[in-house]
Amino acid sequence: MNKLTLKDVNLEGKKVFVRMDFNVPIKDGKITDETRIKGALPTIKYLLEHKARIILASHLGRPKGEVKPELSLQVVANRISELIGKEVQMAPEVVGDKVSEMARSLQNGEIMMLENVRFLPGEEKNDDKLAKGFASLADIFVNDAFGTAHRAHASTAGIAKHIQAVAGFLIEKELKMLGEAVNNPKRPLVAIIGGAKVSDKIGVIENLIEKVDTLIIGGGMANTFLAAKGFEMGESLVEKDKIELAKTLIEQGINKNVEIMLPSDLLVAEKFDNDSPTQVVPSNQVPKGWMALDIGTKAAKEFGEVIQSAKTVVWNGPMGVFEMNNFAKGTFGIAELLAQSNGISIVGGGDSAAAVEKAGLAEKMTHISTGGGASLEFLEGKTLPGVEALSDN
Ligand SMILES: Nc1ncnc2c1ncn2[C@@H]1O[C@H](COP(=O)(O)OP(=O)(O)O)[C@@H](O)[C@H]1O
Ligand SMILES: O=C(OP(=O)(O)O)[C@H](O)COP(=O)(O)O
Repeated sequence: MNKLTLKDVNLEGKKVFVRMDFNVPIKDGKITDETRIKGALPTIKYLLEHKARIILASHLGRPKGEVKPELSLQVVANRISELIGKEVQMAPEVVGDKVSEMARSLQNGEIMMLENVRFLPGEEKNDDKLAKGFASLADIFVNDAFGTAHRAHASTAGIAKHIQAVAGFLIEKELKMLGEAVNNPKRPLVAIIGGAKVSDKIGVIENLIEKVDTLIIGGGMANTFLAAKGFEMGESLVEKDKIELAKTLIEQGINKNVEIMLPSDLLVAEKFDNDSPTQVVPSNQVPKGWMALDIGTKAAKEFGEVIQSAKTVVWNGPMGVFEMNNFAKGTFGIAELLAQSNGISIVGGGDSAAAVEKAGLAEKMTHISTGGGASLEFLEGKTLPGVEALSDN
């Protein structure tokens, strides 16, 4: 990485503003997925060991510039406190006299947490006054919020204009794992792209076609590609206005000698319902009025053979409506294959990461990204503003 990291700066006695992505799911006051918190711990522990004075900052949800008590970071501060065995002092607000005083009073190895930075409208507007306010609290800025690195906000990008800005260990790891997988991969490199819509992933497909040996397309978006081949897709989710684009992408694959694999059979249902009657049919024989909600058994086997012979697999997006048990087989099957494989397995954030967690296979993957939108933008080949803003090495 061509950016400075934590290891390049002297931290002892320094006040360090650390932007994390603590945007975690919370139900009935309890954090239901701690992946992002666990991902932030190496940086926090390193800062503690090096006697820094730590100011943690994050957003939670989308309060749209207003104070929403249910989106307070207090619950996250409590959990971090438990995990590191040390008090995390909760600030009463994002910036202001009280917060400045708390920051000034921090001793070496002490930690405080600002309130949800999105309680202020200036955060998402990347307001320079707010960015300066954040910078005035500290000597050094550490960005470790990979999940928010695709946002140019006051606490992710703006602040970096005013104080020395370095990457934390999570951002460093994410960029290394995702970057090597697509730019310097052990081949064959296979990308599996699924999820609901082609329109969300056009950029990813266009970028990955340049890099992969095989591109597997499954999930709802495969329907549009199958429609582009002239198949009748019944009531399946098809983006009619993207059929021409799907044709072009298939052409691009042929021209670049990249194999684009589509499901040869599908699990179809009469209704969008877990208890609906189902059947497995060849992809060109979806019955009138039925809808494809998962890949079929033959497709799973064909995809599996390619995955097993790959040295690197990058996966983004489920193969079916995995939230319903009866349409989750294709997605969990991919997770199982990746868990068994000796190759490198990189899972983009979002639903594929959730599926791997649900299957209890997270430990078996080489890397699961903590960013959904951020990993997608990275896979599209875009520059992430939260990384771009950091000091060059
Ligand atoms: N065949 C399908 N028909 C309708 N929806 C589907 C189908 N396959 C997958 N999906 C849905 O796609 C959604 C995930 O899509 P997306 O947000 O693009 O993925 P990700 O979050 O991994 O990027 C899931 O909610 C899933 O139910
Ligand atoms: O959870 C996040 O995005 P993700 O669901 O795409 O991984 C990040 O915290 C960014 O949040 P945002 O999409 O409200 O800017």
